Amino acid sequence: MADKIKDAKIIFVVGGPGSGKGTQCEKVVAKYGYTHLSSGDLLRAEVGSGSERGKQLQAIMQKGDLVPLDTVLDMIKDAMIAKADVSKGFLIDGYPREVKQGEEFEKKIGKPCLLLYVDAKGETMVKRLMKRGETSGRADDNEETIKKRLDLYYKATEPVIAFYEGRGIVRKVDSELPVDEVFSHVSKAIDAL
Ligand SMILES: Nc1ncnc2c1ncn2[C@H]1C[C@H](O)[C@@H](COP(=O)(O)OP(=O)(O)OP(=O)(O)O)O1
Ligand SMILES: Nc1ncnc2c1ncn2[C@H]1C[C@H](O)[C@@H](COP(=O)(O)O)O1
Ligand SMILES: [Mg+2]
Repeated sequence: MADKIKDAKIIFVVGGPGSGKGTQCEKVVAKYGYTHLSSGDLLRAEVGSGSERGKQLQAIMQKGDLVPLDTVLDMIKDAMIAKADVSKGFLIDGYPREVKQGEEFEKKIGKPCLLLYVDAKGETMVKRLMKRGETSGRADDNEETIKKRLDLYYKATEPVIAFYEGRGIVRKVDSELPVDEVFSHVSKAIDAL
């Protein structure tokens, strides 16, 4: 089954919490027809199912911690296999969160051709998430958990960007700009593939 996805076009979308990853991915889907897989969305769907595993995940996510690597990687892999026959390419949003996740993904699935780095200032991300929290219903869009997520991003996820910079596949977009301007830079990065 994994053979079906080994030659797929894979883009990792990485950035801090609230930087605008999901917002840009939606626009890529509309323009390029890629398949958007957000690890956070996959995990929230499992929580929403009410399963025993979902309950354990909810407790972890509510604290702003990372869920175990195998859990999230298996979910992404299954979702990719399900779309393999129809997908023009995959946007893997919110993964890898740490270097080890990238290494395991490459062993079990394949190599990314691009890492899209959606960059915004810490204070901007906090403001956006507090605003989003007014309507999102996300249990982790609150001041305490946002701080934890941000700290973890700087500690665990920023090294991922350095790791892929070494391979020359990182394209950084300035997500302080208005959404459509950010997207014009995202489009350039994708058009260059
Ligand atoms: N360039 C932008 N300018 C202003 N607001 C933006 C911009 N991009 C996104 N937003 C808004 C939309 C949302 O309400 C909020 C967070 O964006 P979103 O795309 O959900 O971030 P994200 O997917 O990186 O966060 P998370 O990691 O928490 O899932 O900020
Ligand atoms: N790749 C991931 N590894 C571990 N945990 C993850 C991953 N993606 C999402 N999660 C958990 C932990 C996050 O705080 C929440 C929300 O993710 P988000 O990308 O902000 O929707 O889910
Ligand atoms: Mg998101």
